[in-house]
Amino acid sequence: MEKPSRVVVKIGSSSLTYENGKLNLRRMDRLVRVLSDLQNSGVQVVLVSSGAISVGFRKLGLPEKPHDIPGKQASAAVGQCELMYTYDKLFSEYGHAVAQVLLTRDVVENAEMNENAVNTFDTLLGLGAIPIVNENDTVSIDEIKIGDNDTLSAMVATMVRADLLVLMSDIDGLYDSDPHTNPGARLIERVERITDEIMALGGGSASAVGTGGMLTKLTAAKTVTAQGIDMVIVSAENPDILYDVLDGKPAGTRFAAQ
Ligand SMILES: Nc1ncnc2c1ncn2[C@@H]1O[C@H](COP(=O)(O)OP(=O)(O)O)[C@@H](O)[C@H]1O
Ligand SMILES: N[C@@H](CCC(=O)OP(=O)(O)O)C(=O)O
Repeated sequence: MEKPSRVVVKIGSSSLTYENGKLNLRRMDRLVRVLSDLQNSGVQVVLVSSGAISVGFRKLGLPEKPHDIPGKQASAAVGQCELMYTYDKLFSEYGHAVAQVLLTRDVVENAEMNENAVNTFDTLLGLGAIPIVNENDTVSIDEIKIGDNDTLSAMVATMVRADLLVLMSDIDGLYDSDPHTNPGARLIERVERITDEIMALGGGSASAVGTGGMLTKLTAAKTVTAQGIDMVIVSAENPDILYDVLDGKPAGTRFAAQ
């Protein structure tokens, strides 16, 4: 297997923050160090980062993640600042420039906006910057809402013509049933084709801060593998696992490009 040269890495809210919504700085620092190192080795990296709502509701002093859309949007607007501030600080320590890219569904659906976004990504990557992507939650109402960052990362991987999409989660891959409800569940290491049986394994999220659960990850896998892009789900617990993923070594669940 050839080493991927352009990679999209997505990290979920539950992996970036503690249950109380505050940032897991040790995790973030390790992730940033590995991504910086991969970039140094010549791999172009795009990071799709969730966490804005979780960080924001906490900072606003709300007791829990809001359930209403305006509450989520306000939390995201506050949290996105802290997220980017922290990423900028950490990536700067390793000598890398980061760029904030906020997208909505209509960007992919509108040819002109899509081309503008693709050109921006290509230019940033060509200049050695690391684009950090999230949904533009302030303007994301139902019709233009992507809703979860698994779907957003599949969109981004397609836009930047990535070789590989890596979803880093609170779970180390796809199991034959949800391990949080079935302790006997077994890890599936490789999926050659995303059949209806595979799709049926996708349950919801068990965490207080995650959205989408496994189903949105499987839908993302369906989208990108159809575009010839491999996808891997791994645990975010130890970001060093990204080295194995890029070397094509067994790690988490790999969905083979079609
Ligand atoms: N078949 C399955 N295999 C693994 N995890 C599953 C499965 N079905 C449902 N899940 C749930 O999906 C969760 C991961 O999704 P989510 O909480 O949205 O994480 P993230 O914030 O990383 O996107 C797991 O923790 C697990 O509870
Ligand atoms: N735009 C939202 C993304 C929410 C989301 O998809 O979260 P997750 O399921 O943890 O990847 C945020 O930053 O909070």
